[in-house]
Amino acid sequence: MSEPAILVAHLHKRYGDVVAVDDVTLTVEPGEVVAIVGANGAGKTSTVEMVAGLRTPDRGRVAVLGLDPRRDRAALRQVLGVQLQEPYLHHSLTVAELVDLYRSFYRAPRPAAELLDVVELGEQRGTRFERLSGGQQQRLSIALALVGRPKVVILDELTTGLDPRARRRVWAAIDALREETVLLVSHAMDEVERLCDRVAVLDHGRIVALGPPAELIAKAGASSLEETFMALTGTEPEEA
Ligand SMILES: Nc1ncnc2c1ncn2[C@@H]1O[C@H](COP(=O)(O)OP(=O)(O)OP(=O)(O)O)[C@@H](O)[C@H]1O
Repeated sequence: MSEPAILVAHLHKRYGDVVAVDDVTLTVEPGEVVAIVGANGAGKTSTVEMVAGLRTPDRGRVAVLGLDPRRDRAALRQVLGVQLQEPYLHHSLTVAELVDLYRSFYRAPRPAAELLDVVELGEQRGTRFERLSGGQQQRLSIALALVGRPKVVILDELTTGLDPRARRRVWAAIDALREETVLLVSHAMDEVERLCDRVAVLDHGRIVALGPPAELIAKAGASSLEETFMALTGTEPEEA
């Protein structure tokens, strides 16, 4: 067996009295697309941010391509792409400036034109980030995650807030990632069924189901992933 691309073992995180991540164990194999789903506050963002080295676990182990996200930060940056949320980005820079800035972080970045093509933002090259629509900002953050030709990509809230056409464009961009390993957070069960090889359902910080969408649906005796999600967590995905 080859080493998993992402290894998460017995991960724990608490904030004061709140246990956000409670003994989460998950591996993602090279080339796999895996989703983490769960209601609000289930611990999804905490989990992926620990994988990305943006938060420190209380206990447990994380390895990305054999690297420790905190100890091997510089090496990890060359192989990991993270879709950062909007507050992290410089609002007064244009699309082209942001892409160039991110390209400067990598030894062999993707060409700017190719990146903007993937997310269909070529026409917005000269637009400041703060002037982009929510969907355009989201697509730019996905493009920025792909700048360094990462082997592993982490995408949080993949298409939240996007209109149906923009969602399909983002899906096509993810489909185009053939070799990359992808760990994504999503609230949209149709998206998860469409894009992901496996899905982990988090509930109150614990994984309550893990497997291919079709398998989880069959096991729950449900007719869709949405129904499966409701049966497992007692909440609607829309509340998530
Ligand atoms: N920095 C923090 N300080 C205190 N509590 C936090 C912090 N970050 C997250 N939490 C709490 O930890 C729990 C898990 O939060 P997390 O953001 O990981 O969940 P999530 O599943 O991503 O939720 P959402 O769907 O709302 O984004 C929640 O109860 C949240 O309020």
